Amino acid sequence: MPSMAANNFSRNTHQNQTKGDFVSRKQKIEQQRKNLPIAAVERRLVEEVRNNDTLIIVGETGSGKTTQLPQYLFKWGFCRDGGIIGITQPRRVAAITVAKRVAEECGIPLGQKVGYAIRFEDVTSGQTKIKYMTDGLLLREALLDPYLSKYSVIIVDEAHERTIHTDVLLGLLKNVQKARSKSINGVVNTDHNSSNNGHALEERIDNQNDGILKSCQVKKYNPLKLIIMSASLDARVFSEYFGGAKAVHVQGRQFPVDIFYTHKPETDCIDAALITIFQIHLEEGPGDVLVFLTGQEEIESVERLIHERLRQLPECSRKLLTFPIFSSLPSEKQMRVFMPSPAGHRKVILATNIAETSVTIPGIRYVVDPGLVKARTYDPKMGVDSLIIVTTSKAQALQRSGRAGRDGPGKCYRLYQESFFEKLTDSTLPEIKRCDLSNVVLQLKALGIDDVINFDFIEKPDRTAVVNSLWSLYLLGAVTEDNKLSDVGRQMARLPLDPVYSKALIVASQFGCLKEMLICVAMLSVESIFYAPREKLEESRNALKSFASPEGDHLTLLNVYRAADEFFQKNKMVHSEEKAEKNLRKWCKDNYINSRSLKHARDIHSQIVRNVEQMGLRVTSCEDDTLLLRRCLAASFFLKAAMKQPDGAYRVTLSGLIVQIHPSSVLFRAKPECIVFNELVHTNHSYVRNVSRIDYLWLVELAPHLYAVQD
Ligand SMILES: Nc1ncnc2c1ncn2[C@@H]1O[C@H](COP(=O)(O)OP(=O)(O)OP(=O)(O)O)[C@@H](O)[C@H]1O
Repeated sequence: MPSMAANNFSRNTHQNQTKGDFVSRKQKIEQQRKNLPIAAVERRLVEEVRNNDTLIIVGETGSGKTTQLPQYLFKWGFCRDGGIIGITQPRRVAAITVAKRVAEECGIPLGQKVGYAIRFEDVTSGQTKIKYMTDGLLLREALLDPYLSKYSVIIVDEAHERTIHTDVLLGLLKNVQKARSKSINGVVNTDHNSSNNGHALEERIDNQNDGILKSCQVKKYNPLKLIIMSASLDARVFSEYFGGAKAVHVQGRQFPVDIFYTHKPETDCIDAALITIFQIHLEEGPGDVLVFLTGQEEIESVERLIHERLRQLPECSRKLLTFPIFSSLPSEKQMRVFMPSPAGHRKVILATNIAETSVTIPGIRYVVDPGLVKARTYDPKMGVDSLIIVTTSKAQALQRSGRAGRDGPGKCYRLYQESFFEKLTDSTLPEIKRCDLSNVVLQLKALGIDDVINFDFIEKPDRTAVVNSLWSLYLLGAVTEDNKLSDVGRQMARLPLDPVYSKALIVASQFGCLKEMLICVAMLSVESIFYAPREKLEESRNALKSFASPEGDHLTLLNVYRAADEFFQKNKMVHSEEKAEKNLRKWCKDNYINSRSLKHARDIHSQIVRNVEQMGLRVTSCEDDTLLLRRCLAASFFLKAAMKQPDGAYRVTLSGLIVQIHPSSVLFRAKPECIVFNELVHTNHSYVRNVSRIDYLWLVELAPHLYAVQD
């Protein structure tokens, strides 16, 4: 049996490091950087960027695109005019971890030259020149600054993922490029591939307020350099979209990854994954294992089964540690996967597709890929979000195997046959084809793009989906009858929230319960506040009871937030802020509350309080008037109401769909006559989540354009 030698992890933090450690780590990083395949073509890439306003870069996973290219561009003067290099990522975890790594490579604290920004969290400063961010965040920035004037270069990374934000962003960036070219040349430059050395436009600004003609003030718009990047990208589609933009391929990868397929189809993926994990553990050399699973439930059962099987092994073979990572897992637990495991132990990371692109988890040598993923699909006619398990695309399979081979040669075990791989689709169906579009439509309208149906999307969304989004925006009062953005719609677009939640805040300010609605909306905007591990289901349910409100989940969430806040404020009176935060995390743990989600909700809360104050809305409280708050919920969420049927199921008023209240709701057993809800998901049944009890007559009174008294 091979010895379980210590794997070669290196800590990301500088804590407890001596000066010697620091120097040797810096040298090691320098060496790693030099060895990356992209390092050999640094000059050429920089030249290509200089010569082409739009460039498509395709390079193998781990070749160094995400971490190195921004540093090269900085080094070769692309920030010289004061511009910033922005790099978008589809996932928050990637934006954060890559920014940390690049700051470390530069030997500077995060937030200075290198930073990141994601919704509700901004770790950048006036000095930041290399900014990693989510694609959604850049879209919001465009609302405030349509020229994206502070960026000299924008890199859209992992474009193959085709998130809804990436797709909209590409269309928008195309317009920004045109507008910036126009500002320089005085004409629209439609040739996106043309080089433009950009004699910056000198623009005279008349300061009309104080009547002084400041003729010496100049404003410069340089051309926007746009780079579309991915490991697995159909370069042709992107090139055509950008008027024949040049595509370059970065050859080679740092370390090889051998791919293995099964000889016959696997019927039980979990069992096949388990067998493979133990084969690796018992027969292969050192290195950690990354296993892709479909969700929390599957991860938890695989984790349990691993531990059961480990108990049957001799003591010396039990040095296998499991680490789950999925999006609703508390962040301190998520970050544990990036830490080195104790010497002599092998780590098995059980992950959803959160770990599929851009992230480097040091030490991973083996990837186990059953070839499945839980994907969100949206039925625009019914307004139903479904989570279904589907096979991955070839692009996803390549990304998954690319998580190995990043700090040594790797192996990827695909739990299906090679012939099956050949039949997989090249890339995943773009999200724009399978998502609710209300938010995007509202944002495009706020950006002045009125004719959303004819917007220059890289791939057009379904017409029905656009029409339905326009219809719900109309019902919410965000667009007028002739499809123009209304004043309310303009206010809604200023808030970084789903349109219904933005509307809820505006309605609540009129009802006099904005203070409470801000909390509800902040809590509804995060994933799973309650943490219910399978092995402690009973305890977690009991903990929930102490917060539960008979009126529904919204008031329950309000109770949790208030209890946490009271606990925190009391602690802060006697302890430092840091200690109070620590105690709050412990309180969360004791109460089966996901502390990361709660923290996230508290951050969102602070930000949206600032937003509504800037908008001039009155933040008043209804105190304990829960009736008023529930009436406000009805007035806000009337698009999602349902009536109880004789058999105890519910009929959604607008679509006629039959649904059940989700077992996680406090109203699961109470089954009131009429409800409003926020989420409709389809797993094995159609379920509604985040539910509150209302009176049907309130709908008639508060949303008369949709509801009438029933016979
Ligand atoms: N957090 C990290 N810790 C240790 N090494 C890292 C880290 N991030 C990156 N690296 C190293 O830098 C290499 C290049 O990573 P980078 O993310 O730039 O590659 P990439 O070409 O963008 O690949 P992908 O598209 O798969 O993200 C990795 O293979 C790894 O060796």
